[in-house]
Amino acid sequence: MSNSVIKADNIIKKYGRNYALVGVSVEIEKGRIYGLLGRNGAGKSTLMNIITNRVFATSGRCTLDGEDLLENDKALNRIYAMSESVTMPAGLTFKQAVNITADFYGGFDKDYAYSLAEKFKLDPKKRLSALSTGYLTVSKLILTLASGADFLFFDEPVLGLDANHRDLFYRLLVERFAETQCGVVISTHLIEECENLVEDVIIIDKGKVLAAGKTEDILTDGYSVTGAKSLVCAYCQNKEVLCMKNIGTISSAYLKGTPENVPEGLEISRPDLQQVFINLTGEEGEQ
Ligand SMILES: Nc1ncnc2c1ncn2[C@@H]1O[C@H](COP(=O)(O)OP(=O)(O)OP(=O)(O)O)[C@@H](O)[C@H]1O
Repeated sequence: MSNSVIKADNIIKKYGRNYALVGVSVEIEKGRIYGLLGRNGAGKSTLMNIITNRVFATSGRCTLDGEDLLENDKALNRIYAMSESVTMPAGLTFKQAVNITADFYGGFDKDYAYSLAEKFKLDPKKRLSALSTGYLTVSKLILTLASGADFLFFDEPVLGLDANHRDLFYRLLVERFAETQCGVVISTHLIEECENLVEDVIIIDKGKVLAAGKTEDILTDGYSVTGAKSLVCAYCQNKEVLCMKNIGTISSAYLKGTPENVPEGLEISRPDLQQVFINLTGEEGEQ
């Protein structure tokens, strides 16, 4: 039997005259970890919010296993989205937040949630309003990991977390993924941190999908060539150049495909995910 899949088909979202998404189509399969990468304002949150019905698309359709997700509580219950913005009333304690989430998500694992709270040293009796930014994020991460949903969406999951907690989160996520084979989407700017984690990448920019596919395919589908400007320009003739940068007399071009007949004097390198992102979007992801 094939894995469950969320499909977003030709999603357009307009705010007034501005387009937040311009015909976005993506597939998210259960049992895979996706990195949703894009610069500020690229449309990442809008896409996740449309899939989960927090925002409605201007046009286009989202489905889960072929069923329309629009106002479909049963299907939506199979997705848990941790959002950057606070979604629980701040007056609640973490314990109350656990109980409320468990009421909505039948597969919620309270024991697991409390075991995670212990690992992060989060006191379940504390009110959410009394938590630091980092611990508020921790509380949301725990609710997401313990939700038991088939698909877990994380929007900037490590916001405000210190290095130890970030590391702990990534380890717990991998463990949970291995146990449950859920589908995971991580929307983040911290590309280097999640590079080894994400099997699939969706890069969006200005509301459009620039690249989507297996991380290794995306990494091997392009290369950088660096050297004297005249040599680089000559080499790039009749090739698909995705990005070109000049520093004085030296040029660096990012090309699609694999290198061939490279003349002497040019250096070839394979960019990592962060560099691919920069090359495609023309901007450095935040560190
Ligand atoms: N409620 C809204 N009203 C008007 N414009 C909006 C609204 N929400 C989002 N936008 C616009 O839609 C575009 C996409 O925003 P979105 O929040 O999806 O980007 P993002 O990739 O998640 O960005 P970030 O990484 O900064 O959170 C941006 O231009 C944003 O200003």
